[in-house]
Amino acid sequence: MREGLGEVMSQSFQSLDEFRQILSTAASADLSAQVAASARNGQLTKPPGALGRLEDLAIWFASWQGNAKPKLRFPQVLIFAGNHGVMAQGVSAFPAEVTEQMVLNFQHGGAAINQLSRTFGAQMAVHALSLETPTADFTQAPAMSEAELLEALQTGWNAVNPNADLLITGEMGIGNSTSAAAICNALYGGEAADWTGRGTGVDDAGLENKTRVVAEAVALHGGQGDGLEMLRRLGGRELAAMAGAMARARVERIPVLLDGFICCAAAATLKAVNAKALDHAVAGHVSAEAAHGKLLEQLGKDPLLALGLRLGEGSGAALAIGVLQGAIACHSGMATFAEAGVSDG
Ligand SMILES: O=C(O)c1ccc[n+]([C@@H]2O[C@H](COP(=O)([O-])O)[C@@H](O)[C@H]2O)c1
Ligand SMILES: Cc1cc2nc[nH]c2cc1C
Repeated sequence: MREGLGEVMSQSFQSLDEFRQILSTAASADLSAQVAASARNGQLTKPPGALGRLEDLAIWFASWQGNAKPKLRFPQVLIFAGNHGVMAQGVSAFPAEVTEQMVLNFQHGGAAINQLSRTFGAQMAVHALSLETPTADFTQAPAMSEAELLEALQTGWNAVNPNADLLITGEMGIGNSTSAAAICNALYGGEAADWTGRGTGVDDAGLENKTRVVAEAVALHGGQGDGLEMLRRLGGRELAAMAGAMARARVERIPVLLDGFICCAAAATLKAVNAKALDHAVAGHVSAEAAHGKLLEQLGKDPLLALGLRLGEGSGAALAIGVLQGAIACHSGMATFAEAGVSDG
């Protein structure tokens, strides 16, 4: 059970090296709960494997909750917003002021993620990160200083409720699909065009320009450090806050549903620091952003949903809460063959 692990495990960090250290020493899932949940799954009143991926999903969730009959009571959705200096290069179909306008919309309950959070019983909060101070244009200089990266990581870390039993991180940041593409290209190589998509909907000329921007950024920053350094040079405050929140969840053993391309690019920087950093995370969906499927392959994650969403905000992951709720309800609520007096095969 998670009770009793609290104090030591929720330690904060004062430097980037301390963050790396905490990420690398985080405890893994509870193996005995995993074994017990697998055994229970084998006794439930259904043909073996008949609930398909729901079975693996429930066992994964049980292992991170440390409970062979887990419950999902308190999903938390955290939305982080940031502004991007790379907008000076004309990389989005929308103007930068939309980031702040959408923050107000989240606060007033008018965005898609407000409706989806309410529908699936999640508590939602929005954190705007220094919107008045965009990151630097990363075709010219690192997006953030070390102090700015540290502060954004801490904002994400501190936003997580340690009593939550599921975490989703969503984002809002006009220009951030360029940032995510640059991070992927820097981490995984290939051509800039392999990782650059249309984001909010740039036209063909816009896509060509965006691809040039990604190529220039990677030529300047690629190979200059580890995943966290790529997050500093090519990321944004909202990506860093998502990374901080996902790292906190890893340390607290809170399972995570990953959202779209930008969320997964932030997650990828953690995995580049430590191969086990995303063991607590399942891909909620594959978005319509061109490179998201390829990014999920790099992360070794098979998405639960493929609905053509390309919104961000945590929306695809929030929809996947419903699938997870179904998996857990079956796993924890079904009768065994012995209990129901049903003959097994
Ligand atoms: O989640 C995704 O896969 C996704 C794909 C395309 C766009 N978005 C959202 O659109 C914004 C980024 O698009 P852009 O064109 O401004 O870089 C940002 O606010 C994201 O939340 C999100
Ligand atoms: C309107 C709008 C809403 C969004 N939500 C997440 N990214 C977004 C981008 C735009 C442009």
